Amino acid sequence: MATINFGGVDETVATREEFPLSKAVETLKNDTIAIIGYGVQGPGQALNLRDNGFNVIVGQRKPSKSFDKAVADGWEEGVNLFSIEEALERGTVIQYLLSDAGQIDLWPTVKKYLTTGKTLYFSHGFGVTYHEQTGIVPPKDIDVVLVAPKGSGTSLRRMFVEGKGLNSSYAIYQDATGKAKERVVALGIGIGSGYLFETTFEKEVYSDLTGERGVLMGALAGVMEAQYELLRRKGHSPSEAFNETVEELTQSLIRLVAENGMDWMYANCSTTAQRGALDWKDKFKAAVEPVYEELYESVASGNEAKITIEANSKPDYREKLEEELSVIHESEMWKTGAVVRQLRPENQPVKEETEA
Ligand SMILES: NC(=O)c1ccc[n+]([C@@H]2O[C@H](COP(=O)([O-])OP(=O)(O)OC[C@H]3O[C@@H](n4cnc5c(N)ncnc54)[C@H](O)[C@@H]3O)[C@@H](O)[C@H]2O)c1
Ligand SMILES: CC(C)(O)[C@@H](O)C(=O)O
Ligand SMILES: [Mg+2]
Ligand SMILES: [Mg+2]
Repeated sequence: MATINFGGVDETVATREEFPLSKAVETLKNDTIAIIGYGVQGPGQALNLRDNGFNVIVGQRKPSKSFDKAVADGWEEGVNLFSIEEALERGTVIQYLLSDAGQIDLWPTVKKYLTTGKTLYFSHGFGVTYHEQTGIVPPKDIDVVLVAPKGSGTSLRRMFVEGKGLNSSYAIYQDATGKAKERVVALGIGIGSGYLFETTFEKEVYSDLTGERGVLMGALAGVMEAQYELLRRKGHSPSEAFNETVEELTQSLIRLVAENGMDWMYANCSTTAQRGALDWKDKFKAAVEPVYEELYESVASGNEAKITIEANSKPDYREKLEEELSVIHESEMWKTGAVVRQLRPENQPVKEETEA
């Protein structure tokens, strides 16, 4: 583990330098890692672990789209792709990667296979932290750990293939074997994480639910809609409103933030933009602070968990989510976005130049 100073605060983190992949593979050389669920995180983590040289099997119910995807990704039924029960039986590390609501349904089955010394692994603190609502209470004689990639499973895989790594947090809820720390870090390195920072199950779920409801997804979509609709009401064209709200952010400014921080992005804009953005930043911050307080309270009280579990346990939850996403997809703003993306030069068909 390395001690690194983050903006004045020392943190103990795991990096690939002091915990190389060879050490991770050695740590888990006698284990069979069973990936239960092949939705979004399942494929990313399973494929990265497999390509990194670990013994991996997948457990996925059949028939299902996820099962077909597993086959398409090269997993072979009866070789390294099994029913959930069989994968649970064979696995010594159980990576429980069903949807958070799905984990509640399947818990009575999973519990039967958690024999002494096995490792139960989550990618979210949800099930264990909100155990009063989920009923997920692991037996005492197993290790219970978490590695939560800070991004989509799709990005986890894409970045791995590109030779990059998405950062993850890790936590230990129970250390029955005395080896949980080494094992969880090995798993975190194995799935292709960049660096790993330490957390607890509760802190992970509180920050994760806040982040995705906040700036990463909910606030992002809300602020974009508000600005786009304002510009349209004031008579600006869809092209102008979309470019000024989304395209410029994703194609230019956020890339500069990713490269070298917020002040670097500011420094690469006009002094006019810098003056105005510095003034308005604090107004926006003040406007959303009470919303953030309300959000965190709703997370910490278990209210967000209750809403999520209720909604996602309904038999038609997928259809309902798809309906809500299609409202966004069909809105003028995002239909404009589709055309704008098509018009990016790299998406234009290459035309043969004809001689005059
Ligand atoms: N989606 C992400 O990129 C992401 C990022 C970080 C953490 N996580 C966490 O990782 C875990 C997995 O999330 P996900 O988004 O990959 O899940 P998901 O919603 O994609 O579902 C995963 C699988 O669960 C199966 N499933 C759902 N309900 C089931 C049931 N009742 N019985 C059997 N199988 C069932 C589905 O077939 C699917 O293959 C969750 O704890 C989530 O919070 C997800
Ligand atoms: C990818 C996210 C938003 O970070 C994850 O937390 C999720 O729930 O999908
Ligand atoms: Mg999340
Ligand atoms: Mg997250």
